[in-house]
Amino acid sequence: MTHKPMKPLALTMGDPAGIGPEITWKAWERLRGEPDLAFAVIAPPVALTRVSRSDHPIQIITDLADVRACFADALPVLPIEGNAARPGEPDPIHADTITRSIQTAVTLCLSHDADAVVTNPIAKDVLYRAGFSFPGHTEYLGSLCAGVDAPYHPGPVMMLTAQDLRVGLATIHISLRDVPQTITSTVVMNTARTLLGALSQDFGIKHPRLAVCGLNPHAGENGALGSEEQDIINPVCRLLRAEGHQVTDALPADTLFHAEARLTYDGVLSMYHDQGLIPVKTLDFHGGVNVTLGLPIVRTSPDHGTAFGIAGHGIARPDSLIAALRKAREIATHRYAP
Ligand SMILES: NC(=O)C1=CN([C@@H]2O[C@H](COP(=O)(O)OP(=O)(O)OC[C@H]3O[C@@H](n4cnc5c(N)ncnc54)[C@H](O)[C@@H]3O)[C@@H](O)[C@H]2O)C=CC1
Ligand SMILES: NCC(=O)COP(=O)(O)O
Repeated sequence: MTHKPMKPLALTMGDPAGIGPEITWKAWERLRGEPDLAFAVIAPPVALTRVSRSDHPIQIITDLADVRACFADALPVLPIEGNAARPGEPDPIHADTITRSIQTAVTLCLSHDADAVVTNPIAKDVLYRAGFSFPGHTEYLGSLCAGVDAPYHPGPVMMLTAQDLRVGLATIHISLRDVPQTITSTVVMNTARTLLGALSQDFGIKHPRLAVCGLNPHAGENGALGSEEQDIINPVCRLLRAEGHQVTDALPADTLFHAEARLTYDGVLSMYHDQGLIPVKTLDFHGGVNVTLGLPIVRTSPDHGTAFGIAGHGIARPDSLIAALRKAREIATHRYAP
């Protein structure tokens, strides 16, 4: 392992018309006394100064090696070209700056100048209108890392985590009507393997216990309410158990997330976006973190979106971004510890 931990975290700008700039400042104010969480924002300085206060300066840096030294006194900004945005007024004109911020953060991680990418929220539809062809960060990061020669690189899997709950998704940003045909043995197997590997490598759980959600109500009720459990999911679970993994068969998702149930596993494999995200965001919306598993870089994000409705009002909470920064450091420490 050539990479040593305790490089700064690379924070992307997100949509500048959303709450990203505001929660970035608030997170910096709360974390400036914690050098291990030192981060630099990759953004046009004007996107930050618009929401800054006079007693809180930014520090323009050109090298991430300078971040730790200034982090206690100023918000470090790695500048890129771009304009300020009006809070609450998203505009596809910012798409190029938004994606360049993400690309730069990934490059810095791949070159080991940063320990992790932490992303501020983007609004997918605003980027789509500018021609962005990826459903979200997760798929875009997968593409930016494609072809990278790394020992750990099974591909992007979305995980949402809050408190003791960690949920990985077999399908992500697709229409609900497309979910059943996308749930193939290969998809379930690959996602389960990535999730088991990440629970062990990135979360420090040596022998993780994985609970698997069914797709249908009551996990199909023995085939009466759908056959995906019997035909696709359970055979994969049996194969994984035969390899020595602790994996359940498909279980009814509606009874899998209450407090007692959560004591019985370390992670959940969920079949589709809302099945997995609703429990996490209900349990702890402001403490939830989105983690991309299976990449050669560490990436986390707040669980929430751009919240255009409250951008510029001064009321956005930085808690989930702070949790994402902490989780990024935690994962990087697990992954890169000698
Ligand atoms: N990681 C990412 O980039 C994510 C991006 N999104 C994008 O965000 C956009 C808006 O999505 P929504 O479904 O409206 O979800 P949202 O999370 O932006 O907002 C949902 C509700 O929570 C509130 N809220 C969100 N974050 C908050 C915070 N930090 N403090 C206080 N209140 C907060 C909002 O005001 C709103 O009432 C969409 O275009 C979506 O694509 C959504 C989730 C994650
Ligand atoms: N609902 C989670 C979400 O949309 C975040 O997606 P991504 O941009 O992290 O891929």
